[in-house]
Amino acid sequence: MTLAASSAKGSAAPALAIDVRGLVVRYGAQVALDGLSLSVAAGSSFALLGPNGAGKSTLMSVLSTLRQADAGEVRVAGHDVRRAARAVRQSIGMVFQDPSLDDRLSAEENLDFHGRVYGMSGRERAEAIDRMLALVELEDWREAVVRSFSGGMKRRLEIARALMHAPGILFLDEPTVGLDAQTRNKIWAYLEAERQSRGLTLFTTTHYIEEVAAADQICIVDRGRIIAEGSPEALRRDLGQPWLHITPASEADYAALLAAFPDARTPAAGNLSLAVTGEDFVPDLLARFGNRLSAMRYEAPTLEGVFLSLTGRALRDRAEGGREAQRSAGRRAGRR
Ligand SMILES: Nc1ncnc2c1ncn2[C@@H]1O[C@H](COP(=O)(O)OP(=O)(O)OP(=O)(O)O)[C@@H](O)[C@H]1O
Repeated sequence: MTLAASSAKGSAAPALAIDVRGLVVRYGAQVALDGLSLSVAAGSSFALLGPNGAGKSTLMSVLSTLRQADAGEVRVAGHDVRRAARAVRQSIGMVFQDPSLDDRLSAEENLDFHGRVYGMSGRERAEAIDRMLALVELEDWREAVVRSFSGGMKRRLEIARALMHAPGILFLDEPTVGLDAQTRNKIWAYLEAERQSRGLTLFTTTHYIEEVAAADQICIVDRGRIIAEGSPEALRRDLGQPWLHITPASEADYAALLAAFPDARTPAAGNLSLAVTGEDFVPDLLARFGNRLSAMRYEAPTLEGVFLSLTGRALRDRAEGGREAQRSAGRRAGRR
């Protein structure tokens, strides 16, 4: 497998599934990716975040050979995306935002067709179909026409299809948007099983915080540049803001605290939220105002808070926004 390419040089660092250096992509005068560099360790789970228009889809399309870079070096599974596009395509699987199954065909026929496109022999296809339908728990639906599937079943089948040719890297563009929590959990369990059993690398865009938090590595992009990257713990620790939510004991205490902390937020009547600015903040507050508080709650830094402070937008804006609403409307219409 070509993932060995970087370790073959004798480096002690883990092999890289994806290595991007100085990537520039323009649409006319519009710069979509502005010298972006990132790397993804083989076998890891990587989450790409960013507000609308940040450049996520553009990056995905370069990594999957669908679009050419204007400048920069991009290696996927050890292959240069420009010089070895075919080898890259063989090494990756894609789960797109919008459904791309043929819903007139059965589950099995959809998988078989994909296997043929990837040049798999009849025997390889038969084995892979069995394994994949078992992975996503659709064995009993093997011969059912996809049109009869729920949204969650279709998504599971799309994942099975993307994994048919045993790619080393799976790109997932908002794979669980619009699905209920139980189906989202199932899908992540299948993906994790593949990662654990054969070192599949997961490269995901998502707006669900619990999916972001489960990644090994997070990269936040905005306006075509990386604005933060690291493990969930590191981002929370280095960029997160802890808060102290307090309820002053009386109106006079409220006024005194607001005077002492003029930057305090006032989330609800009678309550104040204070940004914790250092290790001494809470002890100092208690020493000065401890007897003037009736309640106090400490809120540890969150990834949502990190994303909001870096981009000025909430991570969930998009997941609960237009595109999802459109999809649910479409699903509702489809059920009638
Ligand atoms: N075909 C295109 N022609 C012109 N500009 C484009 C085109 N596709 C994307 N852009 C611009 O490039 C920038 C990056 O867009 P891209 O779709 O990659 O962002 P994104 O992070 O995937 O956004 P979203 O979350 O909305 O899908 C945006 O400013 C966008 O307007």
